[in-house]
Amino acid sequence: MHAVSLSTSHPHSSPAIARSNHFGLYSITPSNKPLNLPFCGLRSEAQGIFQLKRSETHRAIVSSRRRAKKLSASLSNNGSAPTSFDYDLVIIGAGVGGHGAALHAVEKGLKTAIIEGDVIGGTCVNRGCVPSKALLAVSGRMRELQNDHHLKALGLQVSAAGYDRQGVADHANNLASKIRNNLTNSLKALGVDILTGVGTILGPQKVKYGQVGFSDNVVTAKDIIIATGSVPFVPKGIEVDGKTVITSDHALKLEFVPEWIAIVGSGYIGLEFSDVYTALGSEVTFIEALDQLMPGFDPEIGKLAQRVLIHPRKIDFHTGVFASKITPAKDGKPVTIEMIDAKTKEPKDTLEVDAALIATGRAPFTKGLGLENINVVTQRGFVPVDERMQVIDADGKMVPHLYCIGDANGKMMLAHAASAQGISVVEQVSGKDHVLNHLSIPAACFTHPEISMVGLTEPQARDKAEKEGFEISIAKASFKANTKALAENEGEGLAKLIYRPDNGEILGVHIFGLHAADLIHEASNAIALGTRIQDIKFAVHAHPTLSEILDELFKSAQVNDRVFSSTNEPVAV
Ligand SMILES: Cc1cc2nc3c(=O)[nH]c(=O)nc-3n(C[C@H](O)[C@H](O)[C@H](O)COP(=O)(O)OP(=O)(O)OC[C@H]3O[C@@H](n4cnc5c(N)ncnc54)[C@H](O)[C@@H]3O)c2cc1C
Ligand SMILES: NC(=O)c1ccc[n+]([C@@H]2O[C@H](COP(=O)([O-])OP(=O)(O)OC[C@H]3O[C@@H](n4cnc5c(N)ncnc54)[C@H](O)[C@@H]3O)[C@@H](O)[C@H]2O)c1
Repeated sequence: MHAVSLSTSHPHSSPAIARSNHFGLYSITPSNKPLNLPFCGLRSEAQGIFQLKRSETHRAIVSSRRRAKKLSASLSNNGSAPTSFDYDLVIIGAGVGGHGAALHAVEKGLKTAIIEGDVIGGTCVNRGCVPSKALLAVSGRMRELQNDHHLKALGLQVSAAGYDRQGVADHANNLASKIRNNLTNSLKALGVDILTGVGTILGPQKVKYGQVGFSDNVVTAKDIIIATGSVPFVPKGIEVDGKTVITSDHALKLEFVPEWIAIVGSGYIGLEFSDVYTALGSEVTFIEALDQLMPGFDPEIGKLAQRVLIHPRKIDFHTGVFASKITPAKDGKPVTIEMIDAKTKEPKDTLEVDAALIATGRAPFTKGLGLENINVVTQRGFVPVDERMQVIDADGKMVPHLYCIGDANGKMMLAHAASAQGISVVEQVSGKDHVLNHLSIPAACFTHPEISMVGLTEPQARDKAEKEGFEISIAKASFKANTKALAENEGEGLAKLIYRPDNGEILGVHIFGLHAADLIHEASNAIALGTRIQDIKFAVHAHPTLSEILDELFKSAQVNDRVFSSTNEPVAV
């Protein structure tokens, strides 16, 4: 027997309900899976296609909403799981992770609500990817207009380039507003309920939301996704005043362009802001705890990037040191930075600068989520999850119907990773098992030129090869040999492929050069789909394009001359 469930307040809400048809009727098709919604008063056990007039549907909505209200109000025992639900899916946090999950949930016919305690779009849209890329778009153009050598080579003459700080800041702010509106409108248009306030888990499948200490509304959901993201991490001893000692949250507003700024941390944020500040005329000093700059990147690519992005610019650096104490500028005194040796903890230098940007990583935002109500203990603030993003409790057991995606689980702090994890969870709660291959998720640093990567770095690949007993090979292609790059007078760049010569598996690809962030997707898609070098090397690329760099890379790889089966395992002939 098939159960049919109905919830018509959301036209896309249940897999059992087809879209509203031309005749103003809702057609209801049987589902194999009972949905257990509280709106299921009209649940029918019969099989076949059902049709219901709109007036009847309206009555059903009103009475089911009343029932839902009663149900929520009557929830007193937080520890026990409810047996019927207000929603199929409730997502806590409307950043890019939550948004991506909500959109996919609607596509899958799930009745979905998203709880947001601040503004829609989260870090990426309001304080991250979006405004930072607007600033980087300006820095890229400034850099080009200031590069006489480059312009002369193209036969161009431009009089001195300048900028209006407020105009640049407005560009970043306006872009964030535009994208935030787009995101909000897309949720509304698809019928996702936006519930305003801080979400707290009360018990299994139960969440309260509202202004803390004021209104508490309770909703129940068959499945819950935590997508509460992260905030800047500020190490002990550093005093952030938001004016002269700042995090990326403040820097993105571009309230001033300091003459000399120290950037603590040379990861993604540090590098991207060094690109912005130096293009706008600042001098930059990096303070990096590890022994080299850009420690997270493939070392060879990092070295080349350093030669282009650091050495020729007004940037100096201190590596192997911690910024142990930073005091904001006050009473005419500059910002003071005390540094200690990262290993010995002995005092090193003291710097006096106009401003300091703290770019030392991000901390998960999981406080107040009520994880203690479901026996979950965070690890350094991160919510522990398995490979399917299912939350793991303090006893190492999976918490049923609870998932955590995005920065809050710490697996990969990238916008598209958060969204991909959300989509993966929705696939699972819709009945299809799905495990996201994180090694196929690309990353990019949007400096000029850009750095991009997917999969393993060379040291990681060598380590894996040694443990698992296989060989690795490296292939490289230079931007200097690419017609399009040379036409743009942008020959500085390298693409690097790390692969298994025995079976053609792609282990990692790293690119430094013009539009590297766009170029990486051929490699990341190949890894995601399991495409091997012996196949992708026959793919055809338009000429003259930068994509021919990857063509060159795959063609220059030497995969052992053996016959491969359809599963790409070598077969005897
Ligand atoms: C300066 C900067 C630049 C970046 N650039 C890039 C880039 O170019 N590319 C890239 O891929 N990544 C970039 N990132 C990283 C990217 O922004 C994050 O990985 C991404 O935003 C994580 O998404 P999320 O949905 O997990 O969390 P978030 O975007 O942080 O969203 C979480 C949301 O949850 C809400 N929330 C938290 N707790 C609660 C609660 N209890 N109840 C209700 N709501 C709650 C928050 O208000 C927030 O809106 C950048 C980050 C920064 C800081
Ligand atoms: N283009 C992008 O995709 C992009 C851009 C910006 C941010 N992000 C994401 O945001 C997250 C945060 O970025 P981030 O640059 O802050 O972190 P990060 O982890 O990339 O780099 C932090 C750096 O700070 C150093 N550090 C830490 N503590 C220090 C101390 N006390 N003194 C000196 N150095 C110290 C670390 O060694 C590291 O090199 C990243 O995980 C990244 O994924 C992505």
